[in-house]
Amino acid sequence: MTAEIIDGKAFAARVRGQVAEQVARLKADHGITPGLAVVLVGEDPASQVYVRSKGKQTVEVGMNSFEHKLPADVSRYDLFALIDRLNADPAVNGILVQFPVPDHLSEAEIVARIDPAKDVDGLHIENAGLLASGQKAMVSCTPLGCLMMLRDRLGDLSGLDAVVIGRSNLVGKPMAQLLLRDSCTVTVAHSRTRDLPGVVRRADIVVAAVGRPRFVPGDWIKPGATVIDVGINRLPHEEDGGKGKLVGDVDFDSAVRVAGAITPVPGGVGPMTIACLLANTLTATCRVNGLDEPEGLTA
Ligand SMILES: NC(=O)C1=CN([C@@H]2O[C@H](COP(=O)(O)OP(=O)(O)OC[C@H]3O[C@@H](n4cnc5c(N)ncnc54)[C@H](OP(=O)(O)O)[C@@H]3O)[C@@H](O)[C@H]2O)C=CC1
Ligand SMILES: Nc1nc(=O)c2c([nH]1)NC[C@@H]1CN(c3ccc(C(=O)N[C@@H](CCC(=O)O)C(=O)O)cc3)C=[N+]21
Repeated sequence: MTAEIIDGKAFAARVRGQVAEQVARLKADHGITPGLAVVLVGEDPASQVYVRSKGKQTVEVGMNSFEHKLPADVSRYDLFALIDRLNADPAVNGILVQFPVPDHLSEAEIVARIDPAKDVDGLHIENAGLLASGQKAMVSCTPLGCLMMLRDRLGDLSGLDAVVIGRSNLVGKPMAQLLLRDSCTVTVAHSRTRDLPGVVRRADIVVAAVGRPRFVPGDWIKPGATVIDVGINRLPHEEDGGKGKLVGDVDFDSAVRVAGAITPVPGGVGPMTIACLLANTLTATCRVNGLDEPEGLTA
């Protein structure tokens, strides 16, 4: 058996199409253009690529994109002054500070400074708390994109065994919350989990967000399971003949032979993350203006 390969790129293009439609309607009916601000501290090349492609896609769906590049040694004071300005700016509906940030800055402090209504990463404790208590929140883009793909493939998720490998605030924890809300039986695994292979073998749904290249081999996967690979790992150049190939946290070649469906890397979760960032910016814009939320684009 060979798994269905879930085309995240095509799925993301459809989501962006829906966002673009609604943005056009907001403009025509209400004269509102959503705006997304992305803040990049330092010059990490991978982050620069990612921020550039976000900016481009933001403009393509008809939103305003505001990019702020700050030097790696920016003071906490100057970064907070920028966040305060973005919080107060009515043209800005979403704010994303790209992580990681240099060591002299605290991610927790940065997140706490962002207006929860503009927190399109869903990291603010207000949003994390709302999600955990089953209320309307801004939900982190990556888990939101994973949920959309899972619902699309499986329909009703209730009663399914789901394993999330990883417990970060950005991916693992909100993913587990969303799956729980959809009535999965959720296990959250991490670096101290005993018998990870045994835990993964029980799962109908596996979400891998570990940050280790090809960490999950095919023989951990239950036949027919749906595998969502969040990992974005760039292999060192010498391992792939010079290109610095991107691989996920799942060993795709062995897993594809066992799973029922699997997301590839690249072309899986990554494009959905950016599409959901745009969807979240639209949602934030509708909420702040007291308008109906876009259908099918929220959790
Ligand atoms: N496609 C996309 O859009 C996105 C992709 N990513 C990618 O997803 C991956 C995860 O990101 P993120 O959640 O931010 O990463 P973090 O480094 O914050 O979290 C990694 C998690 O994996 C767990 N882990 C590490 N080693 C093991 C192990 N040997 N066995 C079991 N669990 C382990 C850690 O456990 P512990 O808590 O015990 O240390 C931790 O909870 C990365 O590759 C990242 O690049 C991230 C965001 C978006
Ligand atoms: N505050 C914050 N929020 C984030 O959501 C966040 C972050 N910081 N820091 C970094 C990680 C990583 N991340 C990715 C998103 C899209 C792709 C993506 O589009 N990937 C393409 C390939 C890109 C390529 O070729 O390099 C793909 O998988 O097909 C990758 C990685 C969001 N993150």
